[in-house]
Amino acid sequence: MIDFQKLANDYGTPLYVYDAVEIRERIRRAREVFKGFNAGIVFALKANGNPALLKIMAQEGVGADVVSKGELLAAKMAGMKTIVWNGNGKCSSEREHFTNKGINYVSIDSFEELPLWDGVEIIKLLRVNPDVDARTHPHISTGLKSHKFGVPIEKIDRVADRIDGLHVHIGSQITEVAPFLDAYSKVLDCAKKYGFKYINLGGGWGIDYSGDSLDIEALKSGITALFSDYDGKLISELGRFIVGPAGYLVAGVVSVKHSDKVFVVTDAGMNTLIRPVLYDAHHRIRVLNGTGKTVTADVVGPLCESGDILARDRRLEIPIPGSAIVFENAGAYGFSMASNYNGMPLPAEILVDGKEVKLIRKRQSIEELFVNVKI
Ligand SMILES: Cc1ncc(COP(=O)(O)O)c(C=O)c1O
Ligand SMILES: N[C@@H](CCCC[NH3+])C(=O)O
Repeated sequence: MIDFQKLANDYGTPLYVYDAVEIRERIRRAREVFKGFNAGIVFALKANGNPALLKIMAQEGVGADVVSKGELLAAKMAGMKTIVWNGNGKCSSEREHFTNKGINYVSIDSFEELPLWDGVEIIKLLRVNPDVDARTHPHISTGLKSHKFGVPIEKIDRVADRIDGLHVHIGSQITEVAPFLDAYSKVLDCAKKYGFKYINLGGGWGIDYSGDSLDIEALKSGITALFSDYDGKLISELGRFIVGPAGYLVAGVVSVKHSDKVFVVTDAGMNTLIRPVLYDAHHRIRVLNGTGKTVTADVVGPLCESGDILARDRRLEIPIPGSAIVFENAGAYGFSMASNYNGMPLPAEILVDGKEVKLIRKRQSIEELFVNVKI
């Protein structure tokens, strides 16, 4: 059991805390899904790019899905071997940088991008859009024709001889198996038709934020049946599934305000965890030190925005100011989407590995907010 209050006392709040044991366990569970296949896992760094966490993954043989030079540097710092370069806006000035760093795969997002890779020694995957509804939040759904990603799967005929394989990613936090299998079967049919030896299945496995989560066993059965006679290589590109439940946000309670509603004000806000305001996301919370009295309250941040709400209308024990509240499932798209809004420094990050506790990112200082400024 992680002693969050002690960590809050020792390192201050807001604080992100990660559990190394849980990360390893989740990698093991992901591998289990592809047992018997020629398959590899790459981690989508957009979910969390702290090199200390990536190092754990590298030690487990996990590669990287990167979309920027920054993510590539983090992956290299961590010793990640297999690298996939993704993105719909790769700049031509970046291409040399990436290829010189020895990346293995590129996911090509458009017919316009394809010729830029002619003659380059790299495994070329074409991202296809299967027009499948992932039935997730519209902001994180990517597999419909109206979305900006990939090329229509039915139109690849004219370029099939210039690529090595296909990439599909229909969205994130998907909790039903059917959309995955629908998309995978379209891609598999296409791969068989043209004899492609590589299929990147993307990520998107949904975790349990508030009751619903992807049935991993059912996904495994579906994949096993679908790909039983495919002899190429499968790549799985997971983010949230690996780090989401392994991370926590620890927020300090600043005050409890009794107004028309009860507001629990914390030192973490939408600058620290933007998911609740951006996607109406639900993160379960734990009050570590309460008064014994239960109320319905909004847990809010300190920013000058009415939308700065981390948890809405929750039944909770009124916390004691100065104690801490823990937000669960904060390991993915938590720190990586944090900002300096309202002049707030980025939080510190801690890694707990059994009995070992390590500071893996110092809290940003207010002076560091201005290092690039000239007046
Ligand atoms: C191309 C691509 N691959 C993989 C991922 C990882 O997704 P997730 O964190 O849902 O597993 C994303 C983000 O949704 C993505 O855009
Ligand atoms: N940022 C989103 C996920 C986006 C995935 C990007 N492809 C979230 O927090 O849920």
